[in-house]
Amino acid sequence: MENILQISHLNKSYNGIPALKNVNLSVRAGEIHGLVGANGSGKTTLMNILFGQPVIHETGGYQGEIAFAGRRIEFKNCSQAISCGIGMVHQEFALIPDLTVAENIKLGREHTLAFTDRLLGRQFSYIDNRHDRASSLQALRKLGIELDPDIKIMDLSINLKQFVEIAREIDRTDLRLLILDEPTAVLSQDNSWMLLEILREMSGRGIGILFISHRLEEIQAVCDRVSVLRDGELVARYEKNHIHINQLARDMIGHSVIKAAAGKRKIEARPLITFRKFSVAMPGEEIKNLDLNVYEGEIIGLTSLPGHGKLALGYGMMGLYPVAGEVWFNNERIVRMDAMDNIVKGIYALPDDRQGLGILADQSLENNIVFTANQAKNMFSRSSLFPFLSMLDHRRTVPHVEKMVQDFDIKCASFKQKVRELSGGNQQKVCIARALTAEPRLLFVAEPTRGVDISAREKILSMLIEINRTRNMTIVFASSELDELQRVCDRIAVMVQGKIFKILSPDSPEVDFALALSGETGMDDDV
Ligand SMILES: Nc1ncnc2c1ncn2[C@@H]1O[C@H](COP(=O)(O)OP(=O)(O)OP(=O)(O)O)[C@@H](O)[C@H]1O
Repeated sequence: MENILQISHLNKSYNGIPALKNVNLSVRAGEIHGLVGANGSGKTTLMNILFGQPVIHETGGYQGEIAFAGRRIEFKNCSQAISCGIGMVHQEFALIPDLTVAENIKLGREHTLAFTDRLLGRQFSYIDNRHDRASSLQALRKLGIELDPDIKIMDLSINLKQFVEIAREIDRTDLRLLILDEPTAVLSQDNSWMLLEILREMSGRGIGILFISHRLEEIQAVCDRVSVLRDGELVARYEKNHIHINQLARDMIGHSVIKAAAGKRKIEARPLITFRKFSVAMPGEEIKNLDLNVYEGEIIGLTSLPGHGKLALGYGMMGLYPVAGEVWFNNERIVRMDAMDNIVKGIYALPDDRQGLGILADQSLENNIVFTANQAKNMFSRSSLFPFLSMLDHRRTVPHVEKMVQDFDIKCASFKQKVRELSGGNQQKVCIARALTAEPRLLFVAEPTRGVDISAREKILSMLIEINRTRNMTIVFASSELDELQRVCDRIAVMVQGKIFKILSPDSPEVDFALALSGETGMDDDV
């Protein structure tokens, strides 16, 4: 097979700090080439260079040579890459919030009416909305998704946005190279496998695919070759039959990973928070009349198929969508849902959309970690006669931030570095560090390991278990990763159509979870 992409001696630095060091990599036409590496190892930087993302030139460009279909290229913007037949599914979505699903999928490739084409010319012609809606629906259905093409992107949950981003690329007919930066991080297992099937089918048509994922089992299942990046250097490459997950993990991290697991225990049924007929009007992820008791000191898992409500509980507690019904916390009714009021009460909700809601992108790492704890509880301020003049006490923030950076292995140039400049996985870790810093009594956390590497994933899970055990922090852990919930939780609530369908013990057989997720009653007894 000929090489569609050839990268030679690629180097890239940000403010003098190397992110890619002498990288040589090729992708053949019709090949699925995996790219793996720990958080901050340079994967997104490489993709951004290939796709002509402006951030690369804004930060001083790169050195080295890239050839695409035999021609040397140096894209200054994404349109140049697109017009050559390169597509990209971004880790941080590149969708226009104000436009609809169909408008985003067809953007720049709208079908126009033949009649007005002839009359006005293609440039001024009318868009054939019926055609565009139908072909958008078709692309989404390939992914197993039924979604109203007229919904605006801003009203979609993060996993539905991911579907739209992928559908936009698979709808293209001129693709020669498709780059996917962690496309499955927000998808359910079923949807991920569906996507992998589509990638196989696309590669069968001669399209080269460069596929980044932290889910090594996907890499093993679908890739013809895989390259491993470590600290910006390509340290290993394997052919299909020689791809082994443990070896990849060792190449990425430099050591083996120990899986986190909490021991089984009996939790007293003393409710800390009670939901009665609780509803959250979050589009695409609605909760309807949910009844649930969360017991003091437990870790309770929430899982569901996409769109069945597991993510909405945290958003509801932040007051981000209209809620109805009753919530009782510590025997007191919460009358008004407000994120800051709740944090002061001891309830912290960490949503899955951390890009949109979790980080203060232009603030330093230090400010991000201590901000909420300080706002709500004044935990890091210097004492002052005039509270409005009080400033951060760096003698207290620095050791705390140091510990968090160490505990979560956050890769950063300094504590003053803007969070925007951290890699996606490291931004995730900052959000979790911020939540833990506020020392809530009750933590709602959604998809905490999304986008983090295998080593960080285990660190985050261990950290949740540790704070639960040592500080008696009650945790509501919403996730699509059943394996993680089973290792960490005391009980796992399965939601179907916005309600609790069944509460299972973590060691219930897989089949009971599968049945419950699809709304079928199995033989297993509830917890
Ligand atoms: N705009 C930027 N300014 C400064 N440094 C940056 C910028 N973008 C990335 N970096 C740094 O470059 C390094 C590589 O980051 P990159 O996002 O490419 O990693 P990654 O392998 O994609 O990580 P992840 O798996 O977490 O997404 C990191 O140390 C990151 O902090």
